[in-house]
Amino acid sequence: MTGAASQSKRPNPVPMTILTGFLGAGKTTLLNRLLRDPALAGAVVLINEFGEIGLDHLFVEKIDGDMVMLASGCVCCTVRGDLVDALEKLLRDRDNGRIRAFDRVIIETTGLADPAPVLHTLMSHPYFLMRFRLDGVVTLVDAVNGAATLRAHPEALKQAAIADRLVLSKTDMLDDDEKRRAFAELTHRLAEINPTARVLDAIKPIGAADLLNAGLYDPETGSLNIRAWLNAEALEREACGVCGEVHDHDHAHHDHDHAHHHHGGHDEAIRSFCLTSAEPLSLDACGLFLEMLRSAHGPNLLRVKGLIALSDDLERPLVIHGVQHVFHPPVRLSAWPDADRRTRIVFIVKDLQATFVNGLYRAFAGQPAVDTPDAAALGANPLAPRSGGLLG
Ligand SMILES: Nc1nc2c(ncn2[C@@H]2O[C@H](COP(=O)(O)OP(=O)(O)OP(=O)(O)O)[C@@H](O)[C@H]2O)c(=O)[nH]1
Repeated sequence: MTGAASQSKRPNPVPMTILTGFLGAGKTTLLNRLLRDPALAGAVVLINEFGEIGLDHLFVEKIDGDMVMLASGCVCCTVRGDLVDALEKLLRDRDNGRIRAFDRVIIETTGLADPAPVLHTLMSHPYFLMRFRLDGVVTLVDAVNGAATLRAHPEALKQAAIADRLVLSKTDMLDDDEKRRAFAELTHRLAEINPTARVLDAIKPIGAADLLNAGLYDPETGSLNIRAWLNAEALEREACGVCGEVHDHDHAHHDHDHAHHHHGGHDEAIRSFCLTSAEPLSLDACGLFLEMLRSAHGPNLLRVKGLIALSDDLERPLVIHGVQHVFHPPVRLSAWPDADRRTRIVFIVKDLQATFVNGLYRAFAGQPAVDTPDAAALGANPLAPRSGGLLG
């Protein structure tokens, strides 16, 4: 068979949703609700334990020890050990006809897990990149305990920071002033950490359609849904005119030393901002910019999503998507998604200043700010990463 013929037989990448949230946040409760939704009849759900999710009333058929078919048609599968092994087995079973073709995968992570390694697996595994496409991250947050959990547990902060959808559970339990205060603190904090995520209330009717298709690809139109995916507008509305950093209204009076002191003893280090620039980058400069960010500040880049204008062909921007040091292979678009031709990159970061990232971009765009190195100086640094990295 020729390469082209074998390529044409390759199934379309299957969308994949990550369902995360801290211990007891309500992941299983939400999943149990979703599994009845006919929109998920063709889905496979990867969970930790069958017992946890109380499948008895939905169960119809055991496929093998780790896999059951539910009344809705959805397949439920427990992950023992390694996620990579479980996904490889899933693809083998599908390709060999042991299970029917599925049109979506949902992975429920354990409550204590940092979800970033799951995303890394999907973004960097060469075979999974062909067979799956990351649709989105849905994070459950407990309305009553969420504020305290975010304060005490860095994993919970990360789960909220990388979400495309934030689902607030237990909003029916806000029955006294103390709980309502905690909830107000939580919603304020979530808006600081991740203003681009869509926030939903779990006690309202939530269906698969509200949570799925949060990614780049729009299955309705078959096109890339960049604006909704990026949701840069949520940040641009709030961006500070002086430093480009995002502040909520309480902090509009900040000084410009970028020491943003929040009240209430929060972990202030997580913040989000949108880098916006009318200046394109050359391919080399773009490779260096991303590689420098990734290699020097990878652990601090909780999530980076963006569209970069490239000077070699101004009509064809580059889509980037990274979680910490791992970036999905960048995708060159055939055209801009709208009339806005500016580079727009949404950053959710820990301990990293917007001024630093903006300055780095300006240096590579040939517009170094006063007292900052230009691209030649940055590139001449023998410790700097070589160009080409992320862009091959
Ligand atoms: N009142 C109320 N209770 C809820 C809601 N969502 C979940 N719960 C309850 O909270 C508890 C924990 O919910 P789970 O769905 O098991 O949470 P989980 O995130 O899967 O928990 P782990 O698997 O332990 O991490 C259960 O007793 C649920 O019934 C909600 O919206 N309102």
